[in-house]
Amino acid sequence: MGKNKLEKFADMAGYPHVFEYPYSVADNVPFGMRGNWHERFFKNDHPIVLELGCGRGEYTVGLGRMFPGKNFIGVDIKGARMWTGATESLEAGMTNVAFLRTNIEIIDRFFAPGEVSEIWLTFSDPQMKKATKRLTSTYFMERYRKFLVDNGIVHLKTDSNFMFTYTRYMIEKNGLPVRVMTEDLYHSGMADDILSIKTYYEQQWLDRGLNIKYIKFCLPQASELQEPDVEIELDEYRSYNRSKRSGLQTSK
Ligand SMILES: C[S@@+](CC[C@H](N)C(=O)[O-])C[C@H]1O[C@@H](n2cnc3c(N)ncnc32)[C@H](O)[C@@H]1O
Repeated sequence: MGKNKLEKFADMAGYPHVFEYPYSVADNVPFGMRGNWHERFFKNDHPIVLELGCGRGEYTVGLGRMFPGKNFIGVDIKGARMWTGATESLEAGMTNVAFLRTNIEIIDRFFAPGEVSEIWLTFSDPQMKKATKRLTSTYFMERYRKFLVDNGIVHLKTDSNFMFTYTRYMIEKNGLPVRVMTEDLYHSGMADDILSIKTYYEQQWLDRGLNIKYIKFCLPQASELQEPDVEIELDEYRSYNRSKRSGLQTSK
């Protein structure tokens, strides 16, 4: 039988590559790894890549396996989900993978300017009601710029037409350079080993017959970012009034 939530929390508390700093803790305890991830934790100078809203961490662990010359950190507030990737990477002896349990709203407290090279956003909640909660809004882009290298890469993989369309408007409004874009990844011929890693949520959306969309763009430091003022058709398969919960059965 699988472990229950409390057992998973107990495991996580003892894992050397898991850092747990939700709001309540982060306010009171200084985070010593900020600006020191390379030297103190990874013990190399390889690029650092974040997966924000990593859930079980399929991208963090999958990319970690594919790219031993890069470091990966999965970030999410839900510890019981993160446990899956944290346990897998620990048991596999991976030294280029870590997990940070915190609220993404305060993500800039954990990384120093220029410390991160790339960000993956995997099946982020579209937050159709409130742009300031949406992980591709200018509100979050401003936060990411505080620690991302100039022209750092942002990847968005999503089922959500709303999230994809919104992100395109945000990119267009701010003239951000787009490197790759597809509205139907698995019928585009672009689904290489990296883009074919499938997350827990992704698999469920695929089972429901949805197309997976993908955008890769750069985030320059210089210009002032402006929030797009557009109306976007809502995803009909999600409940607008309960947009925190998608139509999917949620896992803990
Ligand atoms: C829809 S799930 C996707 C999980 C995983 N990437 C996947 O594709 O299976 C979104 C995840 O983002 C996390 N999340 C959303 N907003 C967050 C925030 N502001 N801070 C921390 N985690 C957040 C949730 O806890 C959840 O695990």
